[in-house]
Amino acid sequence: MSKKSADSHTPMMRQYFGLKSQHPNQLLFYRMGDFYELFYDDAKRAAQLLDITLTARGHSGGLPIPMAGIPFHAAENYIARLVRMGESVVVAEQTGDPATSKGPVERQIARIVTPGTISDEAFLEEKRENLLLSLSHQSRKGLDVFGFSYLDMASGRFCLFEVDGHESLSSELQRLSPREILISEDFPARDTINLEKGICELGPWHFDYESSYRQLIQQFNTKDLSGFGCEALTAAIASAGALLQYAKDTQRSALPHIQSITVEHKDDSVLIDGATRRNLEIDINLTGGTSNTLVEVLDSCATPMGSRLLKRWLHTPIRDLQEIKERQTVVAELKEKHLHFDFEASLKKVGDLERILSRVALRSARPRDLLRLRFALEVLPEINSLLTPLSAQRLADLNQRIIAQPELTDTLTKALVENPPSVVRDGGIFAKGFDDELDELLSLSSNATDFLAEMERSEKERTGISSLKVGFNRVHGYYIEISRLHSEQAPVEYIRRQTLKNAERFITPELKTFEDKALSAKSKSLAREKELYENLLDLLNNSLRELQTTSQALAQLDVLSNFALQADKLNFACPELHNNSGINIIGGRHPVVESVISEPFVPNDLDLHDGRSLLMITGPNMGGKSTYMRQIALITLLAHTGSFVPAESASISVVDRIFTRMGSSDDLAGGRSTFMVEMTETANILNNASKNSLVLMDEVGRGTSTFDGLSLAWSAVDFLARELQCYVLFATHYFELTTLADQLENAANVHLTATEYEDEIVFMHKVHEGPASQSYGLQVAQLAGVPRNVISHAKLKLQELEVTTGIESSEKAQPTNQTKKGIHHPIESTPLQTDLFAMAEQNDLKAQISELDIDNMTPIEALNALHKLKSELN
Ligand SMILES: Nc1ncnc2c1ncn2[C@@H]1O[C@H](COP(=O)(O)OP(=O)(O)OP(=O)(O)O)[C@@H](O)[C@H]1O
Repeated sequence: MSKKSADSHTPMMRQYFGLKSQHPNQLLFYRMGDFYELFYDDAKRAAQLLDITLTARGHSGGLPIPMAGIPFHAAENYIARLVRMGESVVVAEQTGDPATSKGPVERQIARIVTPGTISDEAFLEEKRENLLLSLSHQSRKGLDVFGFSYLDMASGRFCLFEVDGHESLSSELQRLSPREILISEDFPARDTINLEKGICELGPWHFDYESSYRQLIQQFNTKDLSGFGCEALTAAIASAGALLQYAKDTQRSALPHIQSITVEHKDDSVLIDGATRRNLEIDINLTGGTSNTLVEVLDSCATPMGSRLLKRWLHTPIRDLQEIKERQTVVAELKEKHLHFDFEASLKKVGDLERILSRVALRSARPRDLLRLRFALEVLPEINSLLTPLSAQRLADLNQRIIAQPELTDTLTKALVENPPSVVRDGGIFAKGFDDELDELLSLSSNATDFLAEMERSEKERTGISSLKVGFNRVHGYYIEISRLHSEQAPVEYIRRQTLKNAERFITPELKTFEDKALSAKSKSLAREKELYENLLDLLNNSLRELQTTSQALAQLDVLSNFALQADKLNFACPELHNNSGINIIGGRHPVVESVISEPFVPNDLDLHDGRSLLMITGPNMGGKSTYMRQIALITLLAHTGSFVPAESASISVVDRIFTRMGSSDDLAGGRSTFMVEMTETANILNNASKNSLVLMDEVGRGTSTFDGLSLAWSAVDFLARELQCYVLFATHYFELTTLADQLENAANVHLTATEYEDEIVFMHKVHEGPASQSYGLQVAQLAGVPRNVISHAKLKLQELEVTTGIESSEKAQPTNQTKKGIHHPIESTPLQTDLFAMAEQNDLKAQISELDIDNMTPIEALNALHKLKSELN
């Protein structure tokens, strides 16, 4: 603001502008007595977002000041709503004394609340991690390298990694689903970030490598970063420094709970791209909700931190056989001994230890957090003794990391009252007997009446004056009152304080001492409670590292125990994972479909190996093709988390990636049509799949004309089977593609069946070898309620098409009996294909048939016309 324009504003508004200029992009809550007020654009935005009244507060600089106000006691609620909408809020409190201030009361920024840095329970979703992500970019050898670092403020989990290319950037963004993203103003891939709110652009210098490196070693108190294995990740380090500084700025404190940084190695996990993550409906369904997802079916964790870890595991399946084996051994033992019930009961008492500890570290823990911490600590010995006799090595390791804290538990038990208040400010936190000084202060204020009555009795007795009274008056404080008649008998140590018409009032040294104590007892007791509370936080922070280790181990135990519970409840089996080739599943089921349908789920097998790595799946609409493919992907994914799987048995080769190309969706915002999305996803698969990838493709090519679509599907299958040789399940309604199985050594046909019973179609949902013989498209349309006359018309059209094209429709396509040939140009060499592609040349025949006026033809004319057409065919 220029000097001239600054001068035109009131002193208060000048103060406001001073604070606002430090936080131009955040909503400034400016404390005015019992209200927080927002001005100018902030007021307009808040009024719109919160549906509160936009008004004006006087004038400044010659113009009315737009203003929206919020009562201070309701502020938390409003802030929580704004943060959920992706807004950031800065709170400026009055720090000066209004009575003594000349000009506006002094105000300072007291806190900054941003979507990615919150730790307060009221703002957080219990079962979702709240991540702050920082992104940086480097060009290396012509490649776009993206540095990622992310922090869960509410747990202190801090990770970094790097990826190449925009596809991986987008996939990782989808996996992490951060609440807030920090980027440099010159970040080149801003458009790839699909987050409407919560993107914070910082000056490029925040991402400077050298200063970021210094930030990190300062945080971890180390000489360098070699111990964390991230020295080479220069882009990620640059992003991590920016993140750490931002996090510190918002908390306005150190971050002692961030004790280390973990490098995520992409080679350690099964990669899942964004589209696949969506299609598999891991925790979000295709319509954006959370119902009917894998997480909804599988999450019965006893603690919120377990639920969050489970989500992480499902989003990051691992490839380390040893680790998978160790997890499986735990699940097996807990399931076999039915111990998951015991662990569930104990863990329920632990609650969200992870988040409580972070608030302890940030010194924002509330008294009730400490009570819950006490409950959590109390249950640790019980968990230790449940674990001790068990044999799985991982359980022994976890047991060692779950460190009971008898002294801390004892201190908390002695310290806290049974039902502490929600905030420290009002006191009433500490139990009687914990601190003598506090007890005395509290008894002084609460026992004043007893003390005064006792003094009155004893003074009466001592002086023999029956009219003596001990009382209190706001102006003069405590006094001993003696009627005028007896006032001369007052002892010498009585000091006259006030003379009334009928009485004299005195004070004694003893009463003065009491007065001093009683009057300040309340504020002193509050100050003492605050001091004791801070001491308690110090004490807990001294053990922070051990407590964090404990909470991490408990979260793991919770997830593994949950796996055992699900395996037991949902009849899952332990899969065998290996590094040989092949995926073999007996009696596999779709865990989510199984849980929602009322009729029994039909289990299906799968047999994929080197000589049979690609399956063409055909069958009627609604037959169960998608369900079958998805269940294979989910079983494979679950197997890589250490969970048991919904199958009778499964033997699964470790895969490096899972790809899916399923369903159809526009990306209108991104300017891509359904077909464009389909082809982009197909291109991603064909460019990135390896021999160890699992690829699911559903009806590729259907988004365009039959010829184009079929040609594309055809050559994609050919490429997948011949060049990539990965595990492929390819569902299609193009029956022409089933002939590929005869030509490709490693491809086979399977189909799902249906039968017609009394004019009704019945889906068997059973997978059989060979291609389907019928598609039942019209029957399914009828089932869906397409009007009868439309169906009858369609039947006529179908017959007409069969006649005009000279090929049988897929309604009753027959399997071919060609032998495998390994032909390199399948389109040219396949009879059915040739027939279809020849259709174009026969279009004139079709036109001739359409022109025939059958209703007005004699049978002889019709026969002649047919004869003519037939001769043209030859
Ligand atoms: N194995 C099964 N056991 C029981 N019900 C099943 C099974 N598989 C599928 N279903 C039921 O059939 C419905 C349709 O299945 P799905 O969507 O997999 O068919 P589809 O063959 O992919 O159909 P379309 O070709 O029209 O996409 C499912 O929603 C489910 O209710």
